[in-house]
Amino acid sequence: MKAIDLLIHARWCLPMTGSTDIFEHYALAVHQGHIVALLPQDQADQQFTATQVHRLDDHVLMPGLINNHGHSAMTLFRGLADDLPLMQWLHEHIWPAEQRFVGDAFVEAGSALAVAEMLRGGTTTFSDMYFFPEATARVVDRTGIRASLGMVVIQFPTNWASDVNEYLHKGQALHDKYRHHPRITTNYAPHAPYTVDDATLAQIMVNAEELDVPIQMHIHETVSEIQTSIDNYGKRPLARLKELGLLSPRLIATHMTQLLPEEIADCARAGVHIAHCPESNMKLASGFSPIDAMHQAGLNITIGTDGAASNNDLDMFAEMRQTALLAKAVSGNPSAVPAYSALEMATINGAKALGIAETTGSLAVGKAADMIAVELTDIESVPMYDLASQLVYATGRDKVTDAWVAGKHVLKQKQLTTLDASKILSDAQQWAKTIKASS
Ligand SMILES: CSC[C@H]1O[C@@H](n2cnc3c(O)ncnc32)[C@H](O)[C@@H]1O
Ligand SMILES: [Zn+2]
Repeated sequence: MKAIDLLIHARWCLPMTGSTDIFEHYALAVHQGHIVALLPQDQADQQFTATQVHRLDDHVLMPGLINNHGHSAMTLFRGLADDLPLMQWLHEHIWPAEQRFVGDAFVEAGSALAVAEMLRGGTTTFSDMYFFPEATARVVDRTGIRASLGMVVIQFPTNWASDVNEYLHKGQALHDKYRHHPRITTNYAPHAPYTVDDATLAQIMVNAEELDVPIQMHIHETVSEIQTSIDNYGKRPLARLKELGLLSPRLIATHMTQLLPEEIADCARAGVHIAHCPESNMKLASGFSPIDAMHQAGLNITIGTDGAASNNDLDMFAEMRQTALLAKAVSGNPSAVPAYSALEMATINGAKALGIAETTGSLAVGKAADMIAVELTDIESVPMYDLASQLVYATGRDKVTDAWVAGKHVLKQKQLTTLDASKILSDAQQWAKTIKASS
């Protein structure tokens, strides 16, 4: 018998390792934060003796979800400015509010609120793009979640940095500080083609190659973005990015609602990843992303919530369902994005885009034990003919009961183990009071 840290017996196991196979009455063995075996329960009991054993007789055990685009601290702006188009929302409400309130303490409180919401909803990894990423990093470090943190660049002064050099310098410092961290990686995060100039984008590409990190950017989010680019540069943003050499497997193009067939082909040829944010795109009326066409072209589609100020939650189960439904509605093809594909987009595809697929995104032996348990025997979950269908079309985040990141039990029977929920709530209420008083 081999001594291990953790053995989880699950009614169902959905490893997301390539085939749609579902394992019934299997057990997952974890040692020193890594998955060491996935095998029938009777065999597991014969082979392993575990310090901790969990029985999930009503649950599916599956990889934790990967939220591939967001602005975690913006949870503190949830509901501050609704029902507006992107540019009016940014210029008249969000950027002024950021100028007033965003600093280290704001980002720490907002990130903690976001991490609490994400873990409760089954997200175990998130990709972030926001100011004061050191504050988010501290929250990630102490709460046990996994994250890829953006080295942001936006070509106007903010409370975080005054010019491109300072943004790049602070980004590099973040990367240097966390490059050996077991759960924190970094990415370059130039805000958008309309807020970053050519020379800076070219520099970011050079730096990204040197540091071997991804680049995430809001791209082709709205019709007006395309028109502004044509007015200022005489070309569409993607044509500009192509000339600058940014179309590559490093790029995670976020939103992508306005696309010509040749742009989809260009991105597919270049190996660009897509971060699809269906709820944010709908709420800001930015447009519909042609997900079926991109999926069929072979692009790696991932899913993100965007910030809670434009969503207004961080619910990856909702985003998976919206992804599958919208793809059908937009393409007129009911076979577009079947349930299993939506699950891939929210798990392994996200890990591939972030360059961490060797660590997370599926329940494969050797990977970190990043996983969630979802209860599937209650009124809303029966009968069950198809596990993937059930998870995408009929399950909400309220069914997530447990989450582990690198084997650490960060959500235990719906209770957060590494965050103080009452402090998070009182900090958020305090910030809301301050923000409300000066609006
Ligand atoms: C450079 S930090 C991120 C920056 O982006 C703003 N933002 C949030 N959501 C969106 C969106 O959908 N499109 C463009 N910009 C967005 C956020 O408020 C920060 O200023
Ligand atoms: Zn965004």
